[in-house]
Amino acid sequence: MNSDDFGHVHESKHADSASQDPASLAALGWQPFFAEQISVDVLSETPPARVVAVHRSGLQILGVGLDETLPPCADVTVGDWLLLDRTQPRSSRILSRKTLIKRRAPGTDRQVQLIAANIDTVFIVTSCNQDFNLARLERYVALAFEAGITPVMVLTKADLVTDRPIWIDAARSVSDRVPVVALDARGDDPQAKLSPWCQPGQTVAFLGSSGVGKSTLTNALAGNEAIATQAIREDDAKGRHTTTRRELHLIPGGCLVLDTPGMRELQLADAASGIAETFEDIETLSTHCRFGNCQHEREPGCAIRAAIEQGQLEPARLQRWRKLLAEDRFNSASLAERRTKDRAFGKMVKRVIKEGKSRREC
Ligand SMILES: Nc1nc2c(ncn2[C@@H]2O[C@H](COP(=O)(O)OP(=O)(O)OP(=O)(O)O)[C@@H](O)[C@H]2O)c(=O)[nH]1
Ligand SMILES: [Zn+2]
Repeated sequence: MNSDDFGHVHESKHADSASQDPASLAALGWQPFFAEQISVDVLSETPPARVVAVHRSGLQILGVGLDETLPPCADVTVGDWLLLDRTQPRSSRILSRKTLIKRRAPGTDRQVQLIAANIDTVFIVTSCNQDFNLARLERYVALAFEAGITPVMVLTKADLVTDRPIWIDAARSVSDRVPVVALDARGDDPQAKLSPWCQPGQTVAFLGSSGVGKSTLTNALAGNEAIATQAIREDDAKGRHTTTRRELHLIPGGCLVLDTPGMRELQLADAASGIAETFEDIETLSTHCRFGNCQHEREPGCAIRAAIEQGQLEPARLQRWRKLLAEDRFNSASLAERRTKDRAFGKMVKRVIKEGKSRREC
């Protein structure tokens, strides 16, 4: 069991906030990216609503004058925008996502699960202590790039160290495209230092291990009104009580903070371009290798080995790049296998139906 199963659950603020400001889709994160997908007619017939919580029992949606619960649907995740079909809610259209985080479910069938949609910024949180781990930071940055989300590295507990610049430099070595912020999560630092990414209507999420200060940061953004108060308990399929917290907290006058446990156990799959973006230095070097299929082992004219010899590239970073690529390939390959199997199964089902041997209703 991890702390998500029975831990405190963040009380939802969204209902209150929406009733304070029912007119503002923008406050819920509506952006031109979504508006461009629909015409004005469609907008009045099927009003947009954001999925602000996903529970086993249903999806909670908020819009202008809308605060409803829809039946659960596997294709919809927290953060999604729906065009609500009032007569047939199940037929509500899901707007194209600006960003999407997905993962492969633990277990043997390893299906893809949607974790969260339409996050603008992910704060990759670690602390200036033994939690700090370059491989993990690189993986999270790759994941953010792959999902289309702006990553920002946040180093908490900076008040407890005297060598702050060293920690910052280490984090910067992950990617020069990712801002690094070092702070004390408990005081006024978060509001001041994270404000560029936490403007009203922006959706943010915190990613990081237990104890690094994610809740402290969330509460600081909310003006230290403790968001964590009330537990929501539901029965899972086996009748056990579990808590679910896949929610967007609307911070009054501020951004939306996503809180979901699924962000914890993220593995990379189908993330080749995110890895390439994160390891842009290595990718660029590799284009200068003499052989197009250089493995960067002992081939002559290898630009990566040359960079290592000249002290321009850390051998450990090359190792981590290889490891992440291997993880991604492993997971992506099994995904591809699964898709092939699914297609074969789909064809078989169609054939059976066509032959009139089986009739099923969806
Ligand atoms: N000195 C100091 N303490 C901090 C800082 N950030 C967090 N803490 C403390 O570290 C502990 C853990 O912080 P949390 O915010 O609960 O960590 P979390 O990441 O939400 O942990 P989980 O809920 O287990 O995922 C608390 O006692 C915080 O007060 C910081 O920047 N400086
Ligand atoms: Zn090479």
